[in-house]
Amino acid sequence: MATRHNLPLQERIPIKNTFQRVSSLLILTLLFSLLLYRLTSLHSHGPIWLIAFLCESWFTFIWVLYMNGKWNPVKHKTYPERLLKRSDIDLPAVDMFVTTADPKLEPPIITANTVLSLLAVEYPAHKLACYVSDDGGSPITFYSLLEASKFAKLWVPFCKKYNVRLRAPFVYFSSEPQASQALSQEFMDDWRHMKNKYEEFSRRIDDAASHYMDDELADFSNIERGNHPSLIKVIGENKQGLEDGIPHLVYVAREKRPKHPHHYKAGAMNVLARVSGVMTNAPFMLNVDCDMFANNPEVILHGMCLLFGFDNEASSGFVQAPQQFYGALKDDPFGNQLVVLQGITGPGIGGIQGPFYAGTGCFHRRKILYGSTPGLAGVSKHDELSNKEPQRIYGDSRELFESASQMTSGKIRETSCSNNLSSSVGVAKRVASCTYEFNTCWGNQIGWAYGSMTEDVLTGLRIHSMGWKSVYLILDPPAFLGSAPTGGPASLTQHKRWSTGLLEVLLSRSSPMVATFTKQLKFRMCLAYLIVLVWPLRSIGELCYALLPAYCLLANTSFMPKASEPVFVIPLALFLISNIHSLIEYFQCGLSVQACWNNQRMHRIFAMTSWLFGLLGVLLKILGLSETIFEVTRKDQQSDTNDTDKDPGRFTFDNSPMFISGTAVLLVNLVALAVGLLRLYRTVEGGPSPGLGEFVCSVWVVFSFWPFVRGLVGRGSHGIPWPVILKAAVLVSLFIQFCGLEWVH
Ligand SMILES: O=c1ccn([C@@H]2O[C@H](COP(=O)(O)OP(=O)(O)O[C@H]3O[C@H](CO)[C@@H](O)[C@H](O)[C@H]3O)[C@@H](O)[C@H]2O)c(=O)[nH]1
Ligand SMILES: [Mn+2]
Repeated sequence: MATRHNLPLQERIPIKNTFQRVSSLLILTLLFSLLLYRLTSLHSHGPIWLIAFLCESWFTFIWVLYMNGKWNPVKHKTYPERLLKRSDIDLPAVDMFVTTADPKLEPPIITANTVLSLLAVEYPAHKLACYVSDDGGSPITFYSLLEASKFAKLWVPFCKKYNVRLRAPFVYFSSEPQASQALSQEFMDDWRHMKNKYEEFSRRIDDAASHYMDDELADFSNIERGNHPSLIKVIGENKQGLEDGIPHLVYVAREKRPKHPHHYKAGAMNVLARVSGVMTNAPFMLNVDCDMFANNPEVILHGMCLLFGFDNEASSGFVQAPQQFYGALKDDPFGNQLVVLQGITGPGIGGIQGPFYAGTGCFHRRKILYGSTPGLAGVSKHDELSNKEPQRIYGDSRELFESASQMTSGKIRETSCSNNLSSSVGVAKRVASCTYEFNTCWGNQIGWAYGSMTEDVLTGLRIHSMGWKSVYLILDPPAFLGSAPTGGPASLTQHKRWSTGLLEVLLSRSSPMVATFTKQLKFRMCLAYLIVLVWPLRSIGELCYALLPAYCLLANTSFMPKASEPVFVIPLALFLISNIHSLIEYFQCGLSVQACWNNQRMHRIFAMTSWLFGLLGVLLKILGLSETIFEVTRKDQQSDTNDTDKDPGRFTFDNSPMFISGTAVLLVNLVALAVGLLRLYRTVEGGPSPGLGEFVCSVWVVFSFWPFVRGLVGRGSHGIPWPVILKAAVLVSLFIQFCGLEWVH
């Protein structure tokens, strides 16, 4: 029995979902009835019914994937106060990684705030080190971190003295202090002082361009973004190993050469793993994107509860916090806040083998990234790795493979960071060079995996395939908060990159379909992965189904049963019940009807634009015609967008070809509806002419593309550019030709 000092650090709580299960079974039954009806009446209808049947079979398959994913939701409650009382657990060291890539799209002040929030977390400072990877090799980013390191000397003690809850200063100072605190004169004086200091600090970063030529920045002069040696700078060092000091802060810009592939974020993460490996070598790593600040100061303690809270460490290979967003637009107009996906499907997958790795807000065990498989003593390694020379695995830095061997053999468990970072800068530069990985296992069997734009999903999948589980860390207040892209182009580009990456995973050697038979990936987990991995393929089904009603209205035929037939009730019930079902999920997550609708329509829009282009991108890559690239998402500080844009939730457009397909789908349905309505006045009896079903479906598509309807009449960035409309119109006229438009029989 647990003694008072040995109380469990976490509690697994199954979430009741009987209602969910019943209604999803009901929907499944309706889907099967529809399929049965199609099959039995296929002979009396043309190819249109066959297409409808194929689409609906596909939708049924997707539904089964979701049902599997949501069937056994669980959550974990964590008890950090118990962790602090445990005498048998010495808090381990944690290396914290931040990645940034482009000072224009990712303003350095945002990265600096994320870093400050991490330096100020509630955790012994001598056990923490923060490494920032700058793929932009930008002097302004570096300068901002220098300034952040100075500012941290004021900010960290202030946060700890007053137990500040929001430790990213830009959020903290965006509101006035709480009334209870405002009563204290001392606090108010400190607060004002701090606020002034923060304002000075951010002004200095704004003016940074003029500081280019400072001594400290000399190394950056003449730097070309994609062509420079590795730059590693120890910005802040906790030399005395003070528990209440400021954690180490290290700037890393890996070597970049135009001819060497750098593997985008995965490459950056591997460099961080190696650089930290030769500097502090903490057994745990926390990684966040540059915009994802620590919003809950106890986040590392909570994470540790899950890393140490199970009898067997195989139960928590990694600990992932959901991606949540600050200053998120009301009702999620761009459908990218992922609330329901993470709030309902996330805990569901948590009940199978654990959440996917989402690339940010995740605690990793270093040894797993070095290839350790779950074993009792944690000594076993990947079969393919166990008989390789360490140089062939980790590369030829003796310092690195010694530190890695110690890690994988479980011999040491570092509990505090080394105090002499500066002496290892030389070695660190070497392991950050672009040739270091040649003939090693980096990116393949060890480290962050190469070969996908969603390196996170691929890397997590490999970890699950090794037999590790993962745990979802859901905290209130949320563990981390980041910025969700706003505007049409940025949102669609992000989804295009994701769907490209997900298809790359599906088609890779590590595909879950293979791993479930050859490795330790559970079959139900394979199905769970498919929920996201088939996104790009879903574009085909969605596109066909959105064109079916238009085709029928134009070609004067039907793909739905007539409203007068009794079977009409099947699609009708499906339509109603599935919408109510998802509405209830949105309510359960505390969202509104409007948010539900916004997400539904964005789902249609993503499918027929981003996912479609993701699919095309991968096809072109397979054909060897082009490479997939990582397009970084623009991050804005909310206050900026509010000033310039009165209606930030309104969809914006640019000349991206992705808008052509979306516009074409909309135009086709608009034309089809017009034709269908006109024809109503000239109806000829008999024949399979379109009916209520086709009209409703077509109207539904138009509503789903409402942002595009507004785009047709909007101006500036709110309007769809003419070239896009013209190209879409060409596609539409081809489609109308194909339908063999019939006015009257
Ligand atoms: O060459 C690159 C490209 C990107 N990044 C960093 O990768 C992170 C994610 O990029 P972002 O543009 O914000 O993409 P998102 O779509 O918002 O990111 C999600 O999806 C990515 C995979 O596509 C994951 O890597 C991220 O962790 C996850 O938050 C950022 O910190 C970038 O600085 C690099 O370090 N090097
Ligand atoms: Mn991001």
